[in-house]
Amino acid sequence: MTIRFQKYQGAGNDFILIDNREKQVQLTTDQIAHLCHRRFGIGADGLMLLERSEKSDFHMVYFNSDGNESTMCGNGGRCITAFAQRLGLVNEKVLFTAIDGLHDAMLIPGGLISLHMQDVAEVKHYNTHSILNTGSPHYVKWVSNAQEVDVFKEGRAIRNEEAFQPKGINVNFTQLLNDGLWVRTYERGVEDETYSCGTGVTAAAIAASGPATGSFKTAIQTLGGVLEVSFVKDTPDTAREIYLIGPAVFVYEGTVNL
Ligand SMILES: N[C@@H](CCC[C@H](N)C(=O)O)C(=O)O
Repeated sequence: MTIRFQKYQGAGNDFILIDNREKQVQLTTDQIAHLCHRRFGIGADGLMLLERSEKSDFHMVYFNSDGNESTMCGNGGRCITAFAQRLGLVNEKVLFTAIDGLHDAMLIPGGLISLHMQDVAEVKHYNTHSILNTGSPHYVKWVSNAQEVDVFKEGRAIRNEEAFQPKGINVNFTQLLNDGLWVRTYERGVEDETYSCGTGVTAAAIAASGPATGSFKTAIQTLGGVLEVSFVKDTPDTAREIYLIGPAVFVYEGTVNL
């Protein structure tokens, strides 16, 4: 089977994109893991299928690089928006469905894409960390120097803690800066540090606002570049009007044989 794909990256979080509107591509877990493998395949943190939707412009199906379908991917949501625009399916304003519901996205000046995320219903705060779901589950661990953390070792240990099984959790090592945050993420399903995680930086920004209410806009430094998250809090532990803003860059296109 020959598959046409395009490769995108959003702040260094990279994805294989496949147009599956005709439902001609049916991939097994092993095949997806193979395509995402950085030595034997194309190489990516995840793979997305763009499928038809009755309610919106398209439906996003997201798989982690281990080949398993997973929950929402924020950087992926921006990249599939750019993919749909490049395919000529949509203009600047886009409406799509994903596993967590409806999302609208927009191309904004400077070539960035703004993605509307689902509301956050609850933030749990602990002494050393916070836990919340921004479409995917996130553990936000407060650190004094993000650049010194052994993200693979410490992230993997938290991700595998008994309390988070069987689904696991993504772990964001978050340093408060004077003008924003530094975040490094260990992603479940990739089972490694990625260059950035959209739902992860969203979780970090909301958790970092603490008990304050009001409107917030946070710049987040990651290994793959800068992302911005804006949101509104009516109560200390909920958030709405959440937007993830950042790049979604076409890398190359090609075909691969399976
Ligand atoms: N990189 C993504 C998150 C992808 C999903 C995550 N690995 C999970 O399984 O929860 C993002 O940008 O949000």
